[in-house]
Amino acid sequence: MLSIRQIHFSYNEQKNVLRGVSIDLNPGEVFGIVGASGGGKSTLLKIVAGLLGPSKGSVYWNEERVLGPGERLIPGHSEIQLVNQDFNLDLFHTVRENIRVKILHLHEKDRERFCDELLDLVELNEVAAQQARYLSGGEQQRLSIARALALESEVLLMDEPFSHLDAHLRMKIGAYIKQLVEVRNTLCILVSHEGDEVMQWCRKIAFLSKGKFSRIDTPEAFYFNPSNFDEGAYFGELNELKEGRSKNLFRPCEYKIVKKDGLEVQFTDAVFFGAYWKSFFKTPDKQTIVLYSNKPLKKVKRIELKSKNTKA
Ligand SMILES: Nc1ncnc2c1ncn2[C@@H]1O[C@H](COP(=O)(O)OP(=O)(O)OP(=O)(O)O)[C@@H](O)[C@H]1O
Repeated sequence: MLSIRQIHFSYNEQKNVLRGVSIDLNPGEVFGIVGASGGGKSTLLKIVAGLLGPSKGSVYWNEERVLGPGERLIPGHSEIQLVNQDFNLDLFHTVRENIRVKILHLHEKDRERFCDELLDLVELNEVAAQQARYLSGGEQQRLSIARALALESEVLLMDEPFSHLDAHLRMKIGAYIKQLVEVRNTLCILVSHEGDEVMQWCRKIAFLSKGKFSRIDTPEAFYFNPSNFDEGAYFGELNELKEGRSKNLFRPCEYKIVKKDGLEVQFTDAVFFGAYWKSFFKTPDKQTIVLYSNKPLKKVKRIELKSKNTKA
């Protein structure tokens, strides 16, 4: 179990970045962490990896404390690996050597086989003999993911691991990691700005706000029952309809077209997004709402909201 206990941290005296972050995570899943930019997500992963020492609190992997930079020559825990934007590649070594050096725990024959599997996964076979310094940004990111996977550590911390990758590679590598974590019963923590990416791969997600986890919940609960607009908007488009002193939060799919009663709406525009259309409407008091459908909703005059997510 990964046990993060009451972590406090500040880079300087003006601001406490983390103010008591705690959670226990069991292996066998990909766990997501989301939250506002600058909220401390990367800082927390660096503390879990041992690259930063917390001002208060501790991190344990299977009851063994993770040692920080002031406590150990090579800080961290041998079973915890971090993939972040500092790709940490051996720039003057080839792509294949960069991966192979991380698979020293396997026999020679298995080493080459595993190296080929990872090159296939991140689609770097064609540049395997090239020095890492000549790779593009996206290729370097793929190589850093392959290196982290090569180590076969029990805990994989991934900070925006797919930021430079196209949709096909995000899907392929994400699916590989999810399966790996389940089959090997390891743990992956995924930090991402992309709410849909986190929902896709994680069974549980924590929302980091004001230096603490304000909510730990399932993707479905975050999506359909957000605590507030900011939290909900993180996971996808969200309508906020003000009615008197309360606000109704509903997703663009949470509606029914009706002939009478319901909410009066006036169609203003529609935009094609491939799998669906977005139709824009104004309410009588000039609030804008957006609805998704498989064709433009030009003739719609009234809708009934299916969401009951009203906030005071
Ligand atoms: N080395 C540093 N020295 C001083 N302040 C820092 C340092 N690194 C980060 N910070 C500050 O700490 C806060 C948290 O940064 P962090 O990178 O952990 O946030 P984040 O949630 O990962 O943000 P983002 O989602 O934008 O990547 C920010 O206000 C940032 O400016």
